[in-house]
Amino acid sequence: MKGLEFDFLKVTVTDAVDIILVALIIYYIYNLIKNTLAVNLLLGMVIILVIHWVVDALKMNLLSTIINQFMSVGIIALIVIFQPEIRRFLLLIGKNTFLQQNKAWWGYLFGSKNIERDNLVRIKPIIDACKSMKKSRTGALIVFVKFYDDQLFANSCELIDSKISKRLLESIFQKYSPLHDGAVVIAENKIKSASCILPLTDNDKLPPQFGLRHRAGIGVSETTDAVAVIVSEETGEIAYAKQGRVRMNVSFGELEKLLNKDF
Ligand SMILES: Nc1ncnc2c1ncn2[C@@H]1O[C@H](COP(=O)(O)OP(=O)(O)OP(=O)(O)O)[C@@H](O)[C@H]1O
Repeated sequence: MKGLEFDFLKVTVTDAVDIILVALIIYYIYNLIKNTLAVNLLLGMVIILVIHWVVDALKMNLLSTIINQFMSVGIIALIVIFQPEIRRFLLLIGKNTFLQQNKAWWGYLFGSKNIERDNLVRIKPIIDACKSMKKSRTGALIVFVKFYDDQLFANSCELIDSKISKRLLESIFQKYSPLHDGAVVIAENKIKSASCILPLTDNDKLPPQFGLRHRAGIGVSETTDAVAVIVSEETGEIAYAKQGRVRMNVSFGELEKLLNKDF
């Protein structure tokens, strides 16, 4: 095929299509892993790759050999490290034989309008439930994950798979509800499960008033890409955990912004 021809470079139409496809793949991968721990891992890999090129160009043989050895097992390491993302990606493809079945695809393909509208619909009932639980001093732990991993939550959770609703959240966390102990997991626009037992953080620098609910919220955000909203039964204060760090006394305005960004 004919294309552009410069003195030093010849770009065919196939090359242009090739570049556009690669750009699209990079964009979708970025969308899939943004706001997850995988971004940091990917950055680490890119840095090693750049160092490898520099070391090679400078002919630093010893360092180059070491990095080469490291990179020869790189593909296996990549599969191991990104196993959850690869799994989710394949699950996502498998679940959506027809594109219409999952509107998230349209969001990925045609921008964020649908996503923004969905965000309003799903965030408002959560904020309203938190307001009411803060008022009534009802303890709550709500975990948000991008993709629901059956394996991770299989052991302890009670499957719910329901539309997100304020009254449902309030009922779950109400003191006498059989499901009030543990966390609610929200994913893919639904309340997926309740009464989930999460991994506890062993961070010893947390404020002394943080008990098991807070530790579970922080714990799950350390080991997965989940974020957690914690309503304290004692004080009614709202805390927000992400990547192992916790923000205390979060206002409802802040909460809305944080959830809009992360969820
Ligand atoms: N591993 C866990 N995973 C999920 N939830 C848990 C876990 N362990 C405890 N919880 C929840 O935390 C509740 C106990 O909270 P605890 O009083 O220790 O928390 P806290 O962080 O001090 O918060 P609060 O301010 O609400 O008292 C339990 O009733 C249970 O619902």
